[in-house]
Amino acid sequence: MPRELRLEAVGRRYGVRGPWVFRDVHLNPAPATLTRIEGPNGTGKSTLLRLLARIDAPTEGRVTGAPRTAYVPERFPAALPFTALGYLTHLGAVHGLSRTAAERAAGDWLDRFGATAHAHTPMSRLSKGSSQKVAVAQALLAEPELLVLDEAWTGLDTDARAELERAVAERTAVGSAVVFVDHDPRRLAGRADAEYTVRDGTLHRRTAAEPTTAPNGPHMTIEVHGPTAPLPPEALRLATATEETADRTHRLTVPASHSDVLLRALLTARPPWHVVSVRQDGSRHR
Ligand SMILES: Nc1ncnc2c1ncn2[C@@H]1O[C@H](COP(=O)(O)OP(=O)(O)OP(=O)(O)O)[C@@H](O)[C@H]1O
Repeated sequence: MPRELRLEAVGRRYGVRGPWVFRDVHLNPAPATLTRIEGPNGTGKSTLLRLLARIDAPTEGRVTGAPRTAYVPERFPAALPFTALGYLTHLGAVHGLSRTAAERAAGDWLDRFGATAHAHTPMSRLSKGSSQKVAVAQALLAEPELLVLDEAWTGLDTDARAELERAVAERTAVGSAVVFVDHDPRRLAGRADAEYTVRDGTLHRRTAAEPTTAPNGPHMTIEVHGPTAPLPPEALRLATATEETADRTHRLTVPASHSDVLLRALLTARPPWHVVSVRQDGSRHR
């Protein structure tokens, strides 16, 4: 069986006569890519991630491929009869590490997430934030080929959030596929290779013409003058509208939450773009 995971014409509903959460979903998270899934509350993002992690099965359609998969669920079961280190060491051993190697890897991940002080705390007594660090560490410890993150940043402190972003970049750099859901549109903004929205009972690939953020939020209009090169692809992906107003001068519209990332993409492009003006347009509604 190929290792790459593929969802083909997948549908899921709960109960024989329950409403379909979604149908006709096709998704193939390619190796070395980052995929973002977004969508309004209750549209089926967590359901889709559970299918990707293969801890749930579709009602119709096919799921093929068997990558080594790790999953951070939206709610991590905290009341496990282990200490944090004991739990991670146990999981490391389950993933085939020797006990010594598992304990070392577990300690390293706790250290990276700033949770070493809680290594010997029973899981049931960990704070929500520390428990989330263990949830994330258990997934990364597995060195998965497919990493599935359901709101994994929620509850983490600033340093741990940044560390998780780094860990995601490391996974894709070594060839893993990473799929994530996060309520914050700034999370890994501009870094996803593919973005999808679950809505109207199916999965839509997001195009550059659709915003990733709340469509009614404030937008910025950024005017830029460029070298001869076309707009950087990252800028095209983030902008909800672009217009060439003069030779090599473009007016870009972007959700305010993404403007920093867009500006960075333009200023760090090679050769860099000249930012002529930045203007907030709070009245823009799509
Ligand atoms: N185990 C279950 N049994 C019955 N219905 C379920 C179950 N899990 C999810 N649902 C229903 O399926 C739909 C999609 O839920 P899901 O949690 O996948 O959405 P979501 O987009 O992740 O939501 P949120 O953004 O609020 O986390 C909802 O109507 C939910 O009530």
